[in-house]
Amino acid sequence: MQDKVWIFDTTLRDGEQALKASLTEEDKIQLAHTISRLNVDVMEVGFPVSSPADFRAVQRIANEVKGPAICGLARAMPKDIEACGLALKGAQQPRIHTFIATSPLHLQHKLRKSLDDVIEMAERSIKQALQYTDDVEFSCEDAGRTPFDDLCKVVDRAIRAGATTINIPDTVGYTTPDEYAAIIHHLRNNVANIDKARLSVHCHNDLGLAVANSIAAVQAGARQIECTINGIGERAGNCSLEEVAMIMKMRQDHLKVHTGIRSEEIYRASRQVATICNMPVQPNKAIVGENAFAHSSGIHQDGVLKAQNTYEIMAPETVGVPNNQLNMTSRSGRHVIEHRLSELGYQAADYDMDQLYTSFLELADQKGTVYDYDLEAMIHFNKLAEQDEFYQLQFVNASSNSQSIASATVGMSLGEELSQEAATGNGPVEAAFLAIERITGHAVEVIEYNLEATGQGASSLGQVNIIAKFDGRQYHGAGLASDVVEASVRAMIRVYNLIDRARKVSDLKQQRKAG
Ligand SMILES: CC(=O)SCCNC(=O)CCNC(=O)[C@H](O)C(C)(C)COP(=O)(O)OP(=O)(O)OC[C@H]1O[C@@H](n2cnc3c(N)ncnc32)[C@H](O)[C@@H]1OP(=O)(O)O
Ligand SMILES: CC(C)C(=O)C(=O)O
Ligand SMILES: [Mg+2]
Repeated sequence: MQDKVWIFDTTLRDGEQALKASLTEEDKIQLAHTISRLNVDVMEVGFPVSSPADFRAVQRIANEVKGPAICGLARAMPKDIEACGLALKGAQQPRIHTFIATSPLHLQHKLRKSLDDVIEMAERSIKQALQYTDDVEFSCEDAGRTPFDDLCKVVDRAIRAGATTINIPDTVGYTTPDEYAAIIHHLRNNVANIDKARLSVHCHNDLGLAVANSIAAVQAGARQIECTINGIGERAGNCSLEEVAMIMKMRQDHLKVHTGIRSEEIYRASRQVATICNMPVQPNKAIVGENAFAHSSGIHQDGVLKAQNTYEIMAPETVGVPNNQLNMTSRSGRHVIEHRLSELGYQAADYDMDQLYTSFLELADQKGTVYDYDLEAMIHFNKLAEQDEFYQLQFVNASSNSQSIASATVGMSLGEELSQEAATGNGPVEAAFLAIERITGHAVEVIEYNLEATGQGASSLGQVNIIAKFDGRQYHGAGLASDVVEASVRAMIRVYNLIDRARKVSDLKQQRKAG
């Protein structure tokens, strides 16, 4: 029977310490429900003494969220423990987590206390916490820089005082995996009562080693990992929950441990944390980044099409990502194009691959990603036709100020015909998009809107990139202008022109079928 490693999520406590604006009570409740769906064992949700709002948030989560143990953080101080105990009163399984630093640096400069003073404070706090719950965790802050002998002494006394979990934080992300594993080994071999408590680890990512250190500690016998979704947390962040959970799932053969995490809930949780915390995930982030299951180069795409596990060690659905992505770029090869076209209903006889691939590379070099509608246009117009665009911008006139509703008037030609419409909106861009919608007679769903300044200083141009969805398909439009509303309108008109072209392509397809 393999050992279970407990997952202690601290997104709502250590994770929150990294945010520019603290989470509201409602944000915390929403995230707490999401985190509990991951089936974590413990959820640290705040620091009740720190503010009345955090006290209320911890209290509400303790009352409302069932499943994991609900934990609050407290310094080794009576008022902190009391606030924590009161806030957690409604929890089915309350855990009080109390901590104090043990490294010489923190003792001398921050706490200005001796090791013995700190041990006494820890003992008093653990005993006080036990009046509220029998589940008490104690952390030796900055354990990573604490001498072994001191650490053993503190841990021994904390367990004797009644702590049921002992946490060994690498608070400043200083240790390397072998050093960190050695600390865990040393404690297991030199603290007589160590088996009376669960040994936990809490790693920070200052040198990018939080995940590696946590796994090394598990290999050395630790049985709880403290971590956060997307790895958010103080400074460079904490150990990332999704990474350690998936390492232990995918490499159970090697590590011989398991967790209770429901991995299919990971992606949803990651997206929600990124949105609510306003901390976007980097595209190349393991497990949850936009590119984690995307393949862009021809050799990889060919491999994945032949056998998915050639370049994917786990299926995207395992972590709740709906599907992998095969991006068509100038690094793509013929196999992926053929595959995509067959998904779109084309057979090899419908096109000349050599000719198509030449046009494809030309276009991909120009614009980066080639979309379905580009591929179809290349087939039907042989090469991407620089045909006259049906919709042309004549003018855009927008106004907005802090006191009134934004409005815009847009004038466009539709072939020979001229048309203009006005609309109001939350901002001038939205108003202009609504005016375009009225002119064209159909609405698109904007999935991504990206505005960047191109150039330097005040003479920069605004470049707008839009990804919009119409009739189940995505279209990409780009617009460049000194005025950001005009750049947005140009990008949107490009989208409408691509939709128009896709429609013409579809008519041609129908005619070919009929003929
Ligand atoms: C490694 C970590 O992540 S620890 C958790 C960090 N999280 C936070 O700090 C977020 C919440 N913090 C807060 O809201 C505030 O800092 C509070 C309410 C806790 C304290 O606020 P203040 O009383 O104004 O103190 P301040 O934060 O300026 O200084 C911290 C004090 O706590 C002491 N202290 C620090 N850690 C501990 C501890 N574990 N046990 C006891 N005392 C401690 C410091 O020595 C300092 O004491 P001093 O005033 O005697 O010098
Ligand atoms: C409070 C403790 C566990 C902490 O966050 C740290 O040491 O990093
Ligand atoms: Mg921390």
